[in-house]
Amino acid sequence: MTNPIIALDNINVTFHQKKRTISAVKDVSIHIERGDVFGIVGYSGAGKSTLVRVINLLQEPSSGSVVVNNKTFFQSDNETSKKTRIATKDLRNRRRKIGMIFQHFNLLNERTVTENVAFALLHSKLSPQKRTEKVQELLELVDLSDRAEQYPAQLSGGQKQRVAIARALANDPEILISDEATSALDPKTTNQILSLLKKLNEELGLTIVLITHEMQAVKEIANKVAVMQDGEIIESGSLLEIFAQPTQQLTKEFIETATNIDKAIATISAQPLVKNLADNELFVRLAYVGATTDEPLIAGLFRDFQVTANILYGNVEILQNTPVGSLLVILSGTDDQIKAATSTLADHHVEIEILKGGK
Ligand SMILES: Nc1ncnc2c1ncn2[C@@H]1O[C@H](COP(=O)(O)OP(=O)(O)OP(=O)(O)O)[C@@H](O)[C@H]1O
Repeated sequence: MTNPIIALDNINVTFHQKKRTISAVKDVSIHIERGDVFGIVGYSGAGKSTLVRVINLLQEPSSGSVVVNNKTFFQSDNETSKKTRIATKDLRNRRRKIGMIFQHFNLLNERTVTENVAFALLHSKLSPQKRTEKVQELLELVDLSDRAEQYPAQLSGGQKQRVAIARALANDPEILISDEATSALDPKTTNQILSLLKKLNEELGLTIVLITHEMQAVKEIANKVAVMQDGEIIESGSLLEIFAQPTQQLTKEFIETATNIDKAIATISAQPLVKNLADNELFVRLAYVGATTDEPLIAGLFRDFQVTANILYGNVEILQNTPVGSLLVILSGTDDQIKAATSTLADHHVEIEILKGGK
């Protein structure tokens, strides 16, 4: 039996405006295990922020159940039925164990880095001396000790986000919610912040909920992924499952932007070899995960079936210590030979997508 640290079940969030009803979140259930880095991916307006704000009841759902760390924060069967809510004081204390970071950092501009982090300890029971030590420790953790007395305006975007992370960690949270925290940063700084989040996940056992519209960010650090569209989770699973076998068109789009395979297909399709594909040739994409890559499958195509494989492009990434590859290949041979070869590839869990050729 698993015991999720965050269990959202059948969550609905409906906003009633004058003449309009907006269903921002529709019957969403997600269970996040302790120590997960759980990526929630979707375009703007999909409902990601609304959904994660439900975790600490910054947004109360219209119905559903919210359980965090085995404590029921909210429960209601439907919009009109009785609502059970956690007591306000209890919620206030428990919210301190759920840190949040945002795209625009939300720092206090008139306060120094130290003061910004200390601000989160306003309600803490620590002595002044311990507070000072705690802030120093946090700044060390995010590698900003040398900036302690500077003001936000003197910092780069990445440094500002580090201050925000230190502040979010001030009350030793078990959960960190990152709402588009890297969206305003350049790719290099994004990677540095993602590495820091991964380190916090590994070293402190911090559970991270990572909301983003960039699959690249999810790919770097998440172990689980949910894809959100129009208020619904349309697909979810482990990072590997989602990357290896996406079933939804939107998921495929997100993955393609993260692997650049769409650009490679476009470039290579324009090359004479593919443009002038012979009758006995097929232009295919082979996709595989894990162990398959250790086997000389491509070499075996000629040895066993006399099918030649001309590899035009290859991309192999290591996701969660497992190779995940995509090859763009021209296969040449008779219909029967190619059929036998592709059926063997499929037996070895290589996914084959015909991009051009064949009947
Ligand atoms: N307080 C509110 N009142 C009315 N509508 C709202 C409110 N908050 C969000 N919405 C609507 O709910 C939908 C989901 O918004 P949400 O901000 O959760 O999406 P998102 O996926 O996080 O996108 P973004 O990254 O742009 O914030 C949108 O249509 C939005 O306009």
